[in-house]
Amino acid sequence: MISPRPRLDPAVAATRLAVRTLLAQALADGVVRSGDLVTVALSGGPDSLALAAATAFEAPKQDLRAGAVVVDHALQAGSEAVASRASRQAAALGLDPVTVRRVAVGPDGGPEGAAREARHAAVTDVASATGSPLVLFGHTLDDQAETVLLGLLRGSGPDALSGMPPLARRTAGPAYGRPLLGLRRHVTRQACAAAGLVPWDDPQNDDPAYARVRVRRSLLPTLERELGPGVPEALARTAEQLREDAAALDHFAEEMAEDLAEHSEAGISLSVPELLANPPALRQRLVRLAVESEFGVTLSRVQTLEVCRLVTDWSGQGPIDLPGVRATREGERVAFTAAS
Ligand SMILES: Nc1ncnc2c1ncn2[C@@H]1O[C@H](COP(=O)(O)OP(=O)(O)OP(=O)(O)O)[C@@H](O)[C@H]1O
Repeated sequence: MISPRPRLDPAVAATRLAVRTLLAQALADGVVRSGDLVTVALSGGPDSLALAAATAFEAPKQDLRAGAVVVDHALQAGSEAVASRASRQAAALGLDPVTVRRVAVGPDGGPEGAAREARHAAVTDVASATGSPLVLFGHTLDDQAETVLLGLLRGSGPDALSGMPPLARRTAGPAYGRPLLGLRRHVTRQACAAAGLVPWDDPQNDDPAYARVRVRRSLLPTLERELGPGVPEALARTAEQLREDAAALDHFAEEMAEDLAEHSEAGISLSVPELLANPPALRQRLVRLAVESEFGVTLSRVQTLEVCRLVTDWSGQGPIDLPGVRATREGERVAFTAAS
């Protein structure tokens, strides 16, 4: 007698489907090709551990290889043991190669920001060294909702409120994929439990010194209690809509910049009448784009608006000194030159 096939745990099925969908998308977009290595960024936490298990299962089905990178930030006692445990779990899942990279975290941007920067540099480095064109991260819908809510509360613009894209090519290094953005965090925990995987619980994820932890532990649950369920999903939908709109505006600005901008030995300049003829959202993007493409400097909103006043509120005012760049009104153009 043939015994019935055991039913696949719904959380395991959901994580596998999410990874399958993203890998198919990456193949269709030419981000990866048959035989390529996909690298999971593994912290050992429930999200990336569930991601590692699902990727180990799904990648070979799409003729891809799966490896992992574990970053040891060396910020907490015992971090080495945490990293080596995660790497053993990855190897046991069949991921190959598995690399542990220890990093030195710099002082910039607070411990959270500095750790993230060092982590991304290490992950990119390992992926490049192993020829992997795609790195997968375990961010979930809850992470997306927290990012959007924090952005709203800080008065951020559409770029920050767009949250994290599921698949992003980058100007240099591997593309970043986030297959689990449509799943709630409890699903990854359940997927680990069903697969017999014991995740590591990062004590920093419970430290109320971090604004993100307060949003996770207190603000979002309060909003759901007061307003009803579905708040994280609603925030994630907002991010998706903003991402579409912001991508369209970026696209138009890039196309227009080619006609509007004039390059000279001293730098780059933009036509005032053309800037005036465009709505503020495009005008500001054109200014930011010109400065970023020419000098590699990203202007804040305040700085961008200050430059835009040379266009909209011109009364003979002097040049504006920005970090590394000077903006000057010259007749019917705004010129950007390197700061002396
Ligand atoms: N030390 C690390 N090494 C490699 N990748 C990491 C590390 N820390 C985080 N990541 C990656 O970045 C993603 C988001 O990081 P975040 O700090 O939000 O996750 P976490 O809570 O530490 O762990 P997880 O998301 O795996 O449960 C992780 O899902 C993982 O893919």
